[in-house]
Parts: sequence; structure tokens; C-alpha cells
Amino acid sequence: MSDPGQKYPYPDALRPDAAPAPHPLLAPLIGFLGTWTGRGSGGYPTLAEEFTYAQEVTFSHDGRPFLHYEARAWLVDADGSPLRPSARESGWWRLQPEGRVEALITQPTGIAEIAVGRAADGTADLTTHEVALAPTAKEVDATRRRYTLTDEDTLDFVHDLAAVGQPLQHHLSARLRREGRAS
Ligand code: HEM
Repeated sequence: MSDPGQKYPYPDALRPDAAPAPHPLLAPLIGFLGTWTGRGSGGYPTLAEEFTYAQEVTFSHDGRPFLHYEARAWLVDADGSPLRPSARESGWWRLQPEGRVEALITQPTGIAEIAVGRAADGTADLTTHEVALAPTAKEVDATRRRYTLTDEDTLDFVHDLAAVGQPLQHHLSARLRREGRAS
């Protein structure tokens, strides 16, 4: 009989050379696997001030053709000291043939996004397919998320936002470094 106390037997992998072998459809984004940390800045016309933030982003896989995505940001002061927790989100990036991506991303602010786009050679460009809002969430109409591996240890991220009556425009940019590498 199987042991009812057994742990989940299929842990996620954070590296392409770790088990399980990555699914071939992950190939365009294989360089995204791992944990990334870095700094960014952001703003929006409705906000009184620009802000600086730090972020930790993780992409992992379990051998199937999707990535598990997790991101946590916190606001920092000019010295980089933490001020308070900020945006968090997690989800699934489903890789399709020809580098097509379908991403499902949810946030504790009551926003659930489905974004679609393309991945190729260490870049991903995703735009909103649908947004679903919890009754008390802020109004978000669309986003565009661009990720670029500028080298194997550097991931640049730009996020545009159409929300609270404003047209699609810049909300965030960040440069993330692979965890464990000098910044
Ligand atoms: C690294 C990730 C992010 C950071 C650091 C960040 C930071 C901020 C900050 C500091 C504010 C001002 C309100 C406050 O102080 O909390 C804000 C507002 C907002 N953000 Fe973000 N954000 C992030 C990601 C996102 C994402 C992914 C979305 C939507 C999909 C989003 C949508 C909004 C909206 C709708 C507002 C409210 C604007 C308003 O009411 O005027 N943010 N964000």
C-alpha cells in the first residue's frame, strides 16, 4: 500500500541541467529558469511620485510545457533599505508551439490576468488577452510585459499598464540578476 504521508514526488527544477529534463517547448525561455533579484523604478500619472523597488522573481518547471512564475516586490529607499511590501503575483506560463505563450497571473490585489504573446531566444513579449477583477479591485484594462535576457545572468523587465482610466503606458522597469551572481 502506498504511504499516505508521502511528499509530493515531482519537485520543480530551477536549472535546465537539473532533473527533470525541461520539456522541449520551454526552449525559447530556458534561460529564464532560476531565481532573479534586482532593482527597478516605476510610476504612473495618477501617482504623486515615482518609486524605487526591489524584486525577486522565480521561474521553475516540473518537466511539463509550462513555467511556474512567482514574483515579489518591495519598495526601497534611496539606499536600498526596505520600506514596505509591494506587488506580489504568481502564475503559469504555458508554452505553445512556435514560441507562443499563454500566461495566467494572479495578484492579491484582486486582479487575474491572462496574457498572450511570443517567446524567442530569451525574450518574451506578453499583452493582455483578458483581465478579471474581484469586486473591490482597482480597474485594470490591459498590461504589456516585456522580458529580455541581455546576458545569461541579466533579465530586463518593462511593464506597461492601462488602468484607472489611463491609456497603456509605462508603470515599471527593472534589471534583475541571477541569484548568486555578483550584481
Ligand atoms: C514590481 C511590481 C510592481 C510594483 C513595485 C508596483 C508598485 C506600485 C505602487 C508603489 C503603486 C502606488 C500605490 C501604492 O503605493 O501601493 C502602484 C499602483 C498601482 N499599480 Fe503597481 N506595482 C507593480 C506591479 C503592478 C502590476 C503587475 C499591476 C497590474 C497588472 C499594477 C497595477 C497598479 C494599479 C492599478 C495601481 C493603482 C494606480 C492608481 O490607483 O492610481 N502594478 N503600483
